[in-house]
Amino acid sequence: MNKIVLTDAERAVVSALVDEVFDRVDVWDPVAMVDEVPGLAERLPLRLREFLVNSRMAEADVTVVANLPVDENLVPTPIGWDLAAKTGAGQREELVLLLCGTALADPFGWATQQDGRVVHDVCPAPGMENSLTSASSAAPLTLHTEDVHHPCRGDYVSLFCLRNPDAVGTTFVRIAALDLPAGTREVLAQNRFRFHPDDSHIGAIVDLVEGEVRDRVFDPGSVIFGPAERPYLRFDVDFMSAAGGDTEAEQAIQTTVDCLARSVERVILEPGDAVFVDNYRVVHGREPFVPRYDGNDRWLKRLNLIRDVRRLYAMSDTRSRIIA
Ligand SMILES: O=C(O)CCC(=O)C(=O)O
Ligand SMILES: [Fe+2]
Repeated sequence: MNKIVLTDAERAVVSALVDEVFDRVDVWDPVAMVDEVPGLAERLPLRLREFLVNSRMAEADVTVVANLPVDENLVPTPIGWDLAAKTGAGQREELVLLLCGTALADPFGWATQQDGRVVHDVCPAPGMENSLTSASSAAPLTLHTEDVHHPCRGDYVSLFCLRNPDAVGTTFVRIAALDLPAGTREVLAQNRFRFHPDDSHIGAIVDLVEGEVRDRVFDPGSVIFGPAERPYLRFDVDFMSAAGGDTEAEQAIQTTVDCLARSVERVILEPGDAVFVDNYRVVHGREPFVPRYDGNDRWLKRLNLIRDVRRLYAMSDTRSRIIA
């Protein structure tokens, strides 16, 4: 894990930059701000910018920036992302994440997720406790590639922690740590898999049977791809399937699940910590926890980042950062 801890003086520089923006912006709209943010990010502390750029060039698996500013008067944790959106909760923190994120890659969002917002809220929501979405709590969030179904999925998923009172761990497995049998690796590198949209894109909530996921649209591909000496990974057992009747591919999925379970690492995000997970090199998830719904729940801001936003423009023939 590649980690930097900002000094208090460095944190104050970030905080002053955020104050300056909020002093002049009437209505906070991250999508409207996104083109301006990289220019502003040039004014982040040099040590932080160097750290993030070096992390990008090294394709670091997991990058953590600690001691970022979180508002002393932070509002209570909203009960679900839709309330956060409606009330504008945690806007300063959205800018903090955008500033750091743009030093690594380009922000984008999904029309199908959280109303097309570019910065998401990750907090538990009533009725979603056992769902396969980030609003879950009682059920663990299975290790996954973010938005596994899509060819333009993020190069990074980033999470900025505002609250985590029960020290709930974000789990991850680095492909470099995965000890896969050679035969399995060979199957995983072949185009024998189907990747389906997850429930956050579909609007489904709980208890999907496997057959239903299989019936969804899919993007075909391999699990392992890219440079043999430094491969990439695409995996989410809940939202992938083997092509019909391909029992060898099905077995490879199961073997991978078993291997993943043996290689899990975790990071406990504290308020002020932002983590940037390389979505090509690492799968991530979350440990279960008991939700409180009293304003003190765990609360993260989430931002998807792609290394070149023109990939989206070229795919959609639209100059939009929000994938329809
Ligand atoms: O809550 C976490 O730590 C991770 C959640 C997650 O996987 C996500 O929001 O994409
Ligand atoms: Fe995720």
